[in-house]
Amino acid sequence: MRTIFINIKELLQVREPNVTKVSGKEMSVLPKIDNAFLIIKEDRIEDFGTMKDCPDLNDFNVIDIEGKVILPTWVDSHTHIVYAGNRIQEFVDRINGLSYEEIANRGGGILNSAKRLNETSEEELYEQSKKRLEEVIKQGTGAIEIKSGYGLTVEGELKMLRVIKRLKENYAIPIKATFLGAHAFPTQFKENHSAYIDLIINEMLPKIAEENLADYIDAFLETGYFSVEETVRIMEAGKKYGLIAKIHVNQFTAIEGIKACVNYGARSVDHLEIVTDEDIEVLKNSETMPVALPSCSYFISIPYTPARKMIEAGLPLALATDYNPGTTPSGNMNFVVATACIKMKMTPEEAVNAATINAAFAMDVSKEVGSITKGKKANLIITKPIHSYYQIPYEFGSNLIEDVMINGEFVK
Ligand SMILES: N=CN[C@@H](CCC(=O)O)C(=O)O
Ligand SMILES: [Zn+2]
Repeated sequence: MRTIFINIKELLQVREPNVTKVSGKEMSVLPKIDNAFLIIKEDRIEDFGTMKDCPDLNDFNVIDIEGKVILPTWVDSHTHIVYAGNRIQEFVDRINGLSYEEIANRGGGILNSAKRLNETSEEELYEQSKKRLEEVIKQGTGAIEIKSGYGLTVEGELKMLRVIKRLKENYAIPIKATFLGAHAFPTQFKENHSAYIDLIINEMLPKIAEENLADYIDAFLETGYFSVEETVRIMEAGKKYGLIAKIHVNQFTAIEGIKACVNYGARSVDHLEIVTDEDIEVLKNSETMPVALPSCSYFISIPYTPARKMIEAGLPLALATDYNPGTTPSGNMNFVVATACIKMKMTPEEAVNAATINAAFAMDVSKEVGSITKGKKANLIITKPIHSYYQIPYEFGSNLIEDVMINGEFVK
């Protein structure tokens, strides 16, 4: 039997199927229907409209949600939720004055997580990771990208990607896997970068391709991590296996990395805390989605992505969590949306567009999710009774979600 939601206070992000992203001024428009109905048939959105056009209710399982808002689930296009243990001590070290860079230089940071991961069994890693996935689904995430990058050995990277594969098989939301072998140089390759890149290209990539474990390829393009030239080698190698690039870039420094990513047809460039006018010009003429990660800026006290400047230049922008043990131990997209409004001065319309339709573009799931569109998956957030959706970023510390629906079924 079909389900119909009636008396929906606001039905948000109502789009035609041809809209796959919004840029510049378009981002300030969030199409919505007030006092709406929404029909779900099996796992899909069948129809919607205003209550005055509501069909006869006899044929439906009717859910009256007066006073509540429905929006598409969040799309989190950048996470590292498969990791082992935590980095709580580094959090305290930062409070006591050490910087992210100083901690990394002392063998902490990514290498610390890599050590833990390589000591952890695949089964245990799966158990830890699935808890995080279940938590973020309850917080309204209905599609997610997950990266490797805490293995940094052939076995460690494969272990992470196999865990992501199991998550894909066992959970109903769209999941994309990204191979991030180029996340940091292991200690033994510190003085011999090309040998580690050879390992990635000649050992890791062929095995990953053989088991079909990745959808994308990533690298941490940053001063002290992977140079532009090294990242180009990685992107080129990935391309041979059909892996499109999604690159960590401009987190701490701008070294013309964005230009290289755009030249290689990257699907997205992520972080962008430091952005130059030249970077904006390069992005303007591209199909590469810029992705901001405001929870990371919040947690490690670095600048926020200059969203206003980018949107006013006509660019699109997506938002994601960056959920990881070092810079962002949170996968809460509601907090990301609120922080984008509060700290990056994005309007609620822009922030919701960035966390749904544009985020879906950043991980190639626009056909399935990211808007309320006939034929798309019934992946929905149903709020508690609220004044308007503006309350979501306004009450940034409250949980305003009453229910999450994935493929037409309520998440328990
Ligand atoms: N910046 C690179 N990678 C992760 C953090 C890695 C870590 O510190 O574990 C990020 O996106 O913030
Ligand atoms: Zn990241």
